[in-house]
Amino acid sequence: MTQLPKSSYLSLDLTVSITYVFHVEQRTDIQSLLSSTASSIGINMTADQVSKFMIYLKQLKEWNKTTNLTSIVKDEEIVIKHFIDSIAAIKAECFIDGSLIFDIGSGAGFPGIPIKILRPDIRFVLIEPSKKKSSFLRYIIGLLRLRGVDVFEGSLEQFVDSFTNHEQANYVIARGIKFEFIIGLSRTILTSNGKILLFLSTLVDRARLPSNTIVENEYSFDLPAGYGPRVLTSLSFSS
Ligand SMILES: C[S@@+](CC[C@H](N)C(=O)[O-])C[C@H]1O[C@@H](n2cnc3c(N)ncnc32)[C@H](O)[C@@H]1O
Repeated sequence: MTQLPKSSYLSLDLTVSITYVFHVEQRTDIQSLLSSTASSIGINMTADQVSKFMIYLKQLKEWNKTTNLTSIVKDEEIVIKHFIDSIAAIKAECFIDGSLIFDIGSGAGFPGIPIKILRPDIRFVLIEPSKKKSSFLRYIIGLLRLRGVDVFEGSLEQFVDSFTNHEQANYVIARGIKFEFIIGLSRTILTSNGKILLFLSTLVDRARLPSNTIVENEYSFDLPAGYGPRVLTSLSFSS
């Protein structure tokens, strides 16, 4: 075997060290963006939770190369627009321990999976008609070892039609889907005091709400780094 001169060993060592340091610093940057932004809205994450979010981010980007899961692909945007936006629900709503939540049109798992990472006691059904997105949801649930999360591969209409004998939910949550559609179909799948939590960018137009709905709470905040205003609106039914 050809012996490298001593100076080459040194430069190889340096290259390896620089690559290693760069890699570690990159990971640390995005991890600290997540944990510091979460703590700025009053949510403190454990190291295990941060590491689950990092696995989720990596898989989201990996699957997105071949499957159209999300148009948001940059690390910072995934952290702020998907993760932080989703977990803000924990500040907006005091979810009852052991609640059952239906996440309608969950897509790549938002907001259901980030909430589940922080609140393992909450049970979820993620409702998603796209076969590819549902496959991703099942994969990531398995990889993160999340217990008590089911995927319903179908539309909300199909879920409502097949609802007999299913436990009613304490909450229906939805982001990125027309709220009139969600409200119209949610009554029968919610408990009598169940709530709908909507992720909106403006205050809800009350004129567009059915007369049997009550606005329980509106939690307004600005996503960090200029990513825009959010209003988490919870509704209940009066009858
Ligand atoms: C704009 S995406 C939002 C995805 C995710 N909630 C988010 O915030 O990133 C809307 C999602 O709703 C799903 N969807 C469309 N029609 C639906 C229906 N009738 N019932 C349930 N989900 C539906 C789509 O497949 C898509 O994944």
